[in-house]
Amino acid sequence: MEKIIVEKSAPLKGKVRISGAKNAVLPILAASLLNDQASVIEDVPPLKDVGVISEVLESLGATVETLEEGTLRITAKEITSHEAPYDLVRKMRASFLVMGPLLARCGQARISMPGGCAIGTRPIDLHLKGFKALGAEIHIGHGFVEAKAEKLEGAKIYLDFPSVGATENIMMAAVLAEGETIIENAAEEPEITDLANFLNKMGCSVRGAGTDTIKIKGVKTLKELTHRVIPDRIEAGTFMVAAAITEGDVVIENIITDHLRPVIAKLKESNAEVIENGTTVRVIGNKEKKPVDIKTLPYPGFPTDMQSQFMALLCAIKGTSMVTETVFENRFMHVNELKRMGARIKIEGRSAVIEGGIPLQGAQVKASDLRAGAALILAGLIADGPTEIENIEHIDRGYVDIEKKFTDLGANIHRAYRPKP
Ligand SMILES: CC(=O)N[C@H]1[C@@H](OP(=O)(O)OP(=O)(O)OC[C@H]2O[C@@H](n3ccc(=O)[nH]c3=O)[C@H](O)[C@@H]2O)O[C@H](CO)[C@@H](O)[C@@H]1O
Ligand SMILES: C=C(OP(=O)(O)O)C(=O)O
Repeated sequence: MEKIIVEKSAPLKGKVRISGAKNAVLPILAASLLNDQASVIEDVPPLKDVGVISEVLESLGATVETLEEGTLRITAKEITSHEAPYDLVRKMRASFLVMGPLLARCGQARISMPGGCAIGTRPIDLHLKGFKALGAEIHIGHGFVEAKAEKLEGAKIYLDFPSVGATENIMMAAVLAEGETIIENAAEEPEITDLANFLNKMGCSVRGAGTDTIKIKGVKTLKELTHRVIPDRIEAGTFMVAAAITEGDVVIENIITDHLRPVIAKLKESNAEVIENGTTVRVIGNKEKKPVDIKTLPYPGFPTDMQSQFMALLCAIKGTSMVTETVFENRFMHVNELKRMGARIKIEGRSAVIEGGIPLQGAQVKASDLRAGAALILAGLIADGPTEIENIEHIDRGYVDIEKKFTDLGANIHRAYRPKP
């Protein structure tokens, strides 16, 4: 079994290039199932999750070819199966995103129920509410969700919560439906806009992505396209926090600064210097840091996927900070691991109160999800003695070449095998 070992490091210095966004490429790959022509996707990050969704696409009849490093061509000339099995869906919840495209293209889909994970129960009721409104019949049984529709028709769908996955799945189901679909209280995340741009290049008609009302007009034919995935704002944010926590000076390249507004604002509030320059941002950490309060919210609020990394930073800041998680009901699994490293954190309902400034100590810890894993790496960079992180398969789901990117900035980090007991 592999683990990542991090040791106290000098202030990080240098440049790091951000990869294509995991949360943008996964729905885009799912959407390529809609198209009987080729979809060429550039800046695809070589992540475990991309491998899983590629397997799902192939199991449904699509061909997935690597044209050059980072460029995939997906051709779904024919869909030969409409079932996504448990083995693939349990590896990655985002596999459920093939339901919308399958329903649109074949009028039926049978997908294993995704189930919960370390950050929450993660129901799919809003996805199903949308499919039903478009005319699908839904049956749940034997661990599968089955959807069938003779014909999908446009509808007005109000989402009780601006769910990212539900917005994406419903958008993809609606693009070939008859008439107009309006999604109200839609998620506004940049990954939704990227998916809409991809769909529009394919010949779909999606308007309003990036706002809370998305309008989709059904079309009949689609075409070949090429699309470049947006940069990963969460990977970027992770390296920005790395610069701040180590009091370093790091230039983060290939980003869209507008996608990072809440992260930039909170870093500045903590007294880090943040200099924006086109598609790069430079973060200079400061010795005198200030505590900050954070509340996660749907975009454009502070992203839940940056919550644990920020908590690692707050552990290093003298004074009391508070983190409130409102998006997922159970996203504090990293707290106990940070406490094993000496952090003083108290959970009170949906909030964590951090008494920062107490020196951290390296320890054996476990990554419960990918961002929790990233937070433990960040904490390890300033802790005394080695931090050994287990369950790093979570980290590999969402970070490209993480040790190499950190090592290039001067961090003391490496991957090792843990001998079986
Ligand atoms: C692959 C991907 O893009 N993952 C991201 C996506 O996950 P995902 O799309 O799963 O997140 P959602 O926005 O759907 O979930 C947000 C909240 O809505 C709830 N909910 C969701 C759907 C539903 O049908 N019913 C329901 O109650 C969830 O349990 C959760 O509490 O957005 C999250 C929120 O920004 C991010 O943390 C994830 O990194
Ligand atoms: C929670 C995340 O991803 P997923 O929805 O794929 O579990 C994440 O990227 O932090």
